[in-house]
Amino acid sequence: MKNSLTIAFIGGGNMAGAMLGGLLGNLCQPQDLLVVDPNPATRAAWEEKGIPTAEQASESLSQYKIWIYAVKPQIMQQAVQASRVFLRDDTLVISIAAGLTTALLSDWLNGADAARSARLIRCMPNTPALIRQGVTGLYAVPTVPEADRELAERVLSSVGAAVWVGQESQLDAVTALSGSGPAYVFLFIESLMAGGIQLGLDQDQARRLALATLKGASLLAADSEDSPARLREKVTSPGGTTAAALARFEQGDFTGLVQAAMQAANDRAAEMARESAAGSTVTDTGKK
Ligand SMILES: NC(=O)C1=CN([C@@H]2O[C@H](COP(=O)(O)OP(=O)(O)OC[C@H]3O[C@@H](n4cnc5c(N)ncnc54)[C@H](OP(=O)(O)O)[C@@H]3O)[C@@H](O)[C@H]2O)C=CC1
Ligand SMILES: O=C(O)[C@@H]1CCC=N1
Repeated sequence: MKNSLTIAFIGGGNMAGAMLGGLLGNLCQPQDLLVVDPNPATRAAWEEKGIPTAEQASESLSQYKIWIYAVKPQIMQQAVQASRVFLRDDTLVISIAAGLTTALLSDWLNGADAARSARLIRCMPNTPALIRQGVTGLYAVPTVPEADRELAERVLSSVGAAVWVGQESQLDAVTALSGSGPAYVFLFIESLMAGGIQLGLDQDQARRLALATLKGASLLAADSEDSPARLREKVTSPGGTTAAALARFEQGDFTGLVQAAMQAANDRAAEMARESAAGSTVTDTGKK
């Protein structure tokens, strides 16, 4: 085992890329990291940053204290079963997959060695991790030692905020809020820009105004002692322009629409877990 904090990513796509971007030069140096990914273009991108890569799981994985599984949920069983033979007793395993439960992941990790209990933490990060402005929800199975919980929190805190949840099912809510949330915000930015252009602004003006508004309002809401509702009221002059716009939002049940969208994300996470459980086969290859 190497001495410094070492992390292997199994799956080096979008989310791993965002996390690696935030970790590099911060908590880790390139040589502390490993990316296992069958995609040659993905590996080439990480190699350009000086990060060692591998096409598939191999003995070298056992040198890394933390493994972060960052593959699509549909690929997870295959990725876990191809790598678990290299798992050490003190390896901290983190899954960032939406929906997949620790019960399912433990089954795949342990194979026939059912009595074994991996140090397993599930977390739900988001892509602003790339600029260290992410937020991650974390859940640890009860057997994970305190030192490993602290380690996971240190890693995820290095790319943004970290919020623990006490019940695993709450991770689906985290997914629906902050995991998928950046996409909702980007959609809102796109919508503001389209609205501004329709009203006569050019693309650049609309973009700058939309981004500065989102940033300024978010920072104000985070800094202020006023609630978001009170801050909204302070913008809304009676009989003014904001009141006219908000009435139109209300007519379209904006709040209800957001809640329904989040419910759909939450339900899809649970559904992905059911789909994976239905296709699950536990075939043992043992452990080293
Ligand atoms: N994107 C996001 O905002 C967030 C994603 N997540 C979770 O992160 C996980 C990854 O998502 P995302 O990064 O978007 O997905 P990507 O498809 O961008 O990345 C997954 C990577 O894994 C590679 N891969 C495929 N099979 C294997 C294998 N057997 N072993 C190792 N790597 C493999 C893929 O290669 P190839 O391209 O060739 O298939 C791809 O490069 C998902 O489980 C998702 O739920 C969590 C929070 C936020
Ligand atoms: O869309 C997805 O399934 C993943 C999980 C959260 C963000 N992206």
